[in-house]
Amino acid sequence: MNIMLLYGTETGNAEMLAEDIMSELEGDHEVECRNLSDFSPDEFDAGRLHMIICSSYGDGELPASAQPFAEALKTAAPDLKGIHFGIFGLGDREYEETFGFGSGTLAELLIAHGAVQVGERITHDASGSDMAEDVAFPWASQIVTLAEEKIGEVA
Ligand SMILES: Cc1cc2nc3c(=O)[nH]c(=O)nc-3n(C[C@H](O)[C@H](O)[C@H](O)COP(=O)(O)O)c2cc1C
Repeated sequence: MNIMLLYGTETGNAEMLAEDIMSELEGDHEVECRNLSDFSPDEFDAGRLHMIICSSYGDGELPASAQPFAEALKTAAPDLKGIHFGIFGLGDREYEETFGFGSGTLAELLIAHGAVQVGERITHDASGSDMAEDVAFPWASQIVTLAEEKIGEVA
């Protein structure tokens, strides 16, 4: 499968996790990893699975590197029909009112523009006992399996 792995980060955790996921997947798949700050909405590709890792910051806001992308989506309002994405959040339940809001906001925005979410959005809790990769690797593997059925292209 051809995978575009995108991350939105404030302090680098989502970037590190995205790189770990890329190492895990690239033996079997073609994977490109990019910061959302370097990705434009017109680069979405219907033949690819877009796998997004995004933290929450401030008061449940998008992290800094995802903000220009979100603004570009709102401004350009592209039609994302036929685009598939899976999304994984990084968060902390200490922020109980806004746990995982960053990835939730991004998912809603993509769906509002016509994109299809593959699988469930899971948010890792930094205050919990699990390591992020122990939650993210099984999630990534499940998303790829689901996407292979939906996109119907195993590269
Ligand atoms: C100042 C600050 C605000 C945060 N706000 C939230 C929040 O509102 N909701 C949440 O789930 N996590 C929140 N977090 C937790 C981060 O999402 C978590 O630490 C994540 O691993 C950061 O990833 P990043 O380095 O990729 O940005 C916050 C962390 C900090 C330091």
